[in-house]
Amino acid sequence: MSSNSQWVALHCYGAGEDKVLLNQNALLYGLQRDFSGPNSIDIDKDTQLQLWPGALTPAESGKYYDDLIASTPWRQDKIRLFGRHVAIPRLQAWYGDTHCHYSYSGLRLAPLPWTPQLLQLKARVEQLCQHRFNSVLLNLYRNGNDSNGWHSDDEPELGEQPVIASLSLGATRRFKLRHKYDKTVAGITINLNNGSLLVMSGHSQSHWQHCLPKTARPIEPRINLTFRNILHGPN
Ligand SMILES: O=C(O)CCC(=O)C(=O)O
Ligand SMILES: [Fe+2]
Repeated sequence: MSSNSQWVALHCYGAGEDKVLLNQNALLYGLQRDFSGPNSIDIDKDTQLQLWPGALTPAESGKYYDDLIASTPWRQDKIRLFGRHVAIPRLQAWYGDTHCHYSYSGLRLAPLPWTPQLLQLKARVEQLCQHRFNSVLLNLYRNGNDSNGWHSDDEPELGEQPVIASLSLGATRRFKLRHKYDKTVAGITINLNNGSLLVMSGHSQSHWQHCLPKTARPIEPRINLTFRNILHGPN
């Protein structure tokens, strides 16, 4: 829908070189050169993004990446799209407390039991963003051809104004956001690097969509973990 020139980059370079460019609709506050703290932005009234570019150290990220690649029962599920069943362009796995069933696009995921590694990552994420989660969706993007199309995480079981914490391991990928209703609001692009944590809250799911586009660049795999809080299952 929008041309690339409409996208405004939110880049984080190495320590001391951080550069954040935002559209005129976004307010920037609390930008910190210390990458252990978050960069917080309001992308519209009552919608917040917080980004910790170094939530995990490179050594920690590498260890969790290797463990998760090898030990996760990755699956390529099929979803219903325009009346057809199509395989998702990535692999995924769903973990959580026993009652945490999650349904989207005609798919119903039963939770796998928490592993020690995932509980460690959950504790780290909860400590940083001061929010509790009971489930996590793991996505594995095997190469630049794997992607995640435009969507909002607005399923009823997540409740209104869910807080979603997205931890990235492996190759840097571009994450885009666009406003659902107001086409004059410029989109946002964030480079999600190894070990970064992005927290979306407020109206981020009710007023905005996000996606992870394909890239033609030859790139390594990336694992993304979105920690969520399921309020009630469908049954
Ligand atoms: O891979 C990402 O960064 C986004 C994942 C996502 O949006 C989702 O699983 O709902
Ligand atoms: Fe999402």
